[in-house]
Amino acid sequence: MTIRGLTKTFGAVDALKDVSLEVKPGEFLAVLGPSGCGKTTLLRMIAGFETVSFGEIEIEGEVVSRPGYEVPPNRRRIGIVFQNYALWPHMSVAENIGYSLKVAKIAAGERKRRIEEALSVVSLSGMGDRSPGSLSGGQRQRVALARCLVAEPALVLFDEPLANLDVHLRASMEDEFAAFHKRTGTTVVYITHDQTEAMALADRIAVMDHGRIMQLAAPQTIYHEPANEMVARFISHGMVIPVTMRTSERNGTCEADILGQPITLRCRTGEAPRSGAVVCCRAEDVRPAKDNEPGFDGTIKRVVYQGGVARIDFAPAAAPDLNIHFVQPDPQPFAAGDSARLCFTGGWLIPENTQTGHSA
Ligand SMILES: Nc1ncnc2c1ncn2[C@@H]1O[C@H](COP(=O)(O)OP(=O)(O)OP(=O)(O)O)[C@@H](O)[C@H]1O
Repeated sequence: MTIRGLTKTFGAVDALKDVSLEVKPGEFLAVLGPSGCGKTTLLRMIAGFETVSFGEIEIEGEVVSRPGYEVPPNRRRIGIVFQNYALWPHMSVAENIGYSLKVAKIAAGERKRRIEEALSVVSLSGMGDRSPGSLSGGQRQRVALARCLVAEPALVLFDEPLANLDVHLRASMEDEFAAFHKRTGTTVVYITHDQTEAMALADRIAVMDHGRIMQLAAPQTIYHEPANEMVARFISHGMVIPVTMRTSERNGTCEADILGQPITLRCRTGEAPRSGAVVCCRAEDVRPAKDNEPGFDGTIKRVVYQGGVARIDFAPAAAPDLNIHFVQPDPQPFAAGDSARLCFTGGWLIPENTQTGHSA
């Protein structure tokens, strides 16, 4: 699927602004972003429930949406898996799965064959005669996947399918979805506001904010090399800290000062000293400084025990408004109010003025 320059305007609101992306055949793409960023609008436009204001959507080489031209949803070869699976309780599992084929007037023999095949793909062979009510939550989700697969979609859209599930069922369904994707090789666009889900499942993640794609890259790249401050902060509560750059980039790193501490930072090719530079540091880039090691002083603000480790919030003396956080394994040496000396061990220099950061 290819999306080019997609914009959606509702009155004065631009729900989507100039969104372009390509999903490769068989790829699992997660679209991740905070509430109101435009995820649902994007999904509804791909599915054909919403007209486009500008731009176009192409599925398997065919333009399905452009201003003034919309292929109807039922002719887009798209399967959608919602949060609420909405299986029909009065129909058997097989009837639920085969419903769309019946509507499409596919002959009974062919229908049966495709239902069997779909049941087998989701590991429910032999359960076609059961009623949905007799299945576990996980099995019902698999029926919903089979129902979507049986129509042989070019693309499956997942719309926050795990929202509101408890943490254990969520983890097991993540495994189900990963296995489903591996077995079928289906192209997937998975909408979520949950970054752990996106990280666990996706080949690539599109991070959205205010209707735009902020970064489209592999989960590791999104985490280690955020394209801008929004992605840095949104993913795993990255710390964004001002730095003074001392050297230009060489072999992917540059020298800088952070809170008075000299440090080697990872950075993009061609970076040169500039004013207003900021770095993204992760909790694992911070630790207590050893004696005589360069670092910075400050005060422990909070110790939140998490079982085996604690998350520690720290205010540097030189910049008390900056919240530095790190993780300390047991036994806990710190309590709120203690003075401490910390150091950074690394970080990623956030590229200058990058609105978006597309990479393969
Ligand atoms: N039918 C509509 N009419 C007017 N504004 C809309 C309409 N649909 C969406 N919007 C606006 O477009 C923006 C994007 O909404 P959208 O529902 O796509 O966000 P989202 O990322 O899916 O949010 P959430 O995670 O909360 O569902 C929001 O500002 C929303 O208020």
